[in-house]
Amino acid sequence: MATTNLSYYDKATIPNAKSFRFGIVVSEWNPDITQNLLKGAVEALKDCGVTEDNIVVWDVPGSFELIYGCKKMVTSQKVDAVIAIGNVIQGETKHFDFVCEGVTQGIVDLNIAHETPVVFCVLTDNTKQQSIDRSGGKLGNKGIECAIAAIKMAALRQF
Ligand SMILES: Nc1c(NC[C@H](O)[C@H](O)[C@H](O)CO)[nH]c(=O)[nH]c1=O
Ligand SMILES: CC(=O)[C@@H](O)COP(=O)(O)O
Repeated sequence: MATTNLSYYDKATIPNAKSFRFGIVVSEWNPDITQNLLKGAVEALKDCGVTEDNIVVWDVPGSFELIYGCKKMVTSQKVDAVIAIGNVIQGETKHFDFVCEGVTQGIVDLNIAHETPVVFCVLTDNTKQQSIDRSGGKLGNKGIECAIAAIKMAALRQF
């Protein structure tokens, strides 16, 4: 079943985020997509009370480099959660599979190894249109969904 709208959230169900600090690591591959995901994430964080100076944004070359970029964000910045933003689109070869598997497992490993949650905001799509639909198109913006997830995980981290 196709993704339902990724952008809806009920602020009444979201923890107060004004004291939280967030890191966002963004892949430069498919920048039209990843910049829309970033825009959605930042706008949602601010809508939930996060101040601009509490949002740290770093760029990395591709989704595979999100692993190292998020590790450095977690270990060198005082953040309550990290959002990893990328967009991998199937090409002619199996490279898509290895990039997707690599970044997925890498972010799993970071969540196990460290005390700062890393939220998986990586679109892994068969076509460009699928990516467009999920980064501010007809299915919403996964950046919004992941910003809300990051706030909830930052709150959970306090226990
Ligand atoms: N094809 C895509 C890539 N490929 C590049 C890798 O992520 C990585 O930067 C390279 O293998 C060097 O380590 N990356 C994406 O984010 N999206 C793609 O569609
Ligand atoms: C996911 C990728 O790295 C992919 O876009 C590269 O394209 P190709 O598989 O045609 O080399």
